[in-house]
Amino acid sequence: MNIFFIVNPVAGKGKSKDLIPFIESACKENKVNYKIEISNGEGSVKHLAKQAVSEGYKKVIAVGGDGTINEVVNGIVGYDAALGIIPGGSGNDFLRSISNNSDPLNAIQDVIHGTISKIDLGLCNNRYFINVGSVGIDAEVVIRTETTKKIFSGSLAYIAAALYTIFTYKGWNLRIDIDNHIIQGKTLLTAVANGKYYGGGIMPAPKAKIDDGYYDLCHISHMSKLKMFSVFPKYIKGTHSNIKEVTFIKGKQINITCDTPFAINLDGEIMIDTKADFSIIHQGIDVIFPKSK
Ligand SMILES: Nc1ncnc2c1ncn2[C@@H]1O[C@H](COP(=O)(O)OP(=O)(O)OP(=O)(O)O)[C@@H](O)[C@H]1O
Repeated sequence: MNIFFIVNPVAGKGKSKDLIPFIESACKENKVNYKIEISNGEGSVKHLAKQAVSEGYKKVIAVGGDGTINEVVNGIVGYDAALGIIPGGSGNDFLRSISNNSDPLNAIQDVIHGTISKIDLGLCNNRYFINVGSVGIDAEVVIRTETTKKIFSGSLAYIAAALYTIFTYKGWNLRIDIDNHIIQGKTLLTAVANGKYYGGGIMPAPKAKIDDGYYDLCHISHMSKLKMFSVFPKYIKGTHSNIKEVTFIKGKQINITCDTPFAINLDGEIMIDTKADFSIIHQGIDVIFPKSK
């Protein structure tokens, strides 16, 4: 099998690049035909993924974090190619939904020897995503994380960004239509989850499954800043279900609107719009799982 690796040199503050010699030696040992390309800016990963499928590669590997994965997904969707993941990012959250092992050296073996299964694919407006979409305070945290990731690594970058955003967050008046069930009002956040984890291990929707054909939506209505501080640790651990402002609901078609443009987070990438129209494509993408799955 031919494998195309796309390395994001800025993911995880540069740690993806260090994996290249290990990828090369594993491919040589296993007699795999491979190509390694390094992305050179935003959008470059998607471009390289399109190049991979047009050259006939059936496995396209994101060597980076969730932003790198998102671009690979948007490059290979609709083609007969499977997504593989070698974690080299800061959070590497999507990988947590498909593997118990976050060691990149194990992941190299997994993308060579693993098994391919279909999982659900998210679509919001005109962008595909694979893990979690969200609006509200956490989309603003993602924007802030761009700065904190330069100072802290891993979960610390997200926690620092979250604490800062809690102090400054004003709330958005949203109308959320989940398969014709309407939620309306001032919103702290709404997470639309395919995968279970985001933001460096946070569990917005602990029951989310990547292959059940549904999104798990977690909506939290606005609350006092004091209460936000008490809810935040529960939200991280996924133990927020009995808080009165929290609603969980499963859905396939979710339309979120607001009078003013708001930030939409898709796998850690931000878009700004006055609407977020989510639909789910059941078994929409092939993913390489560790062989033990
Ligand atoms: N050469 C490059 N220079 C600058 N940005 C790049 C380059 N190649 C890719 N990118 C962008 O880097 C961004 C961050 O990548 P990614 O999310 O994979 O890393 P991370 O933020 O460290 O990890 P995580 O999302 O798991 O926390 C993506 O938005 C991608 O478009």
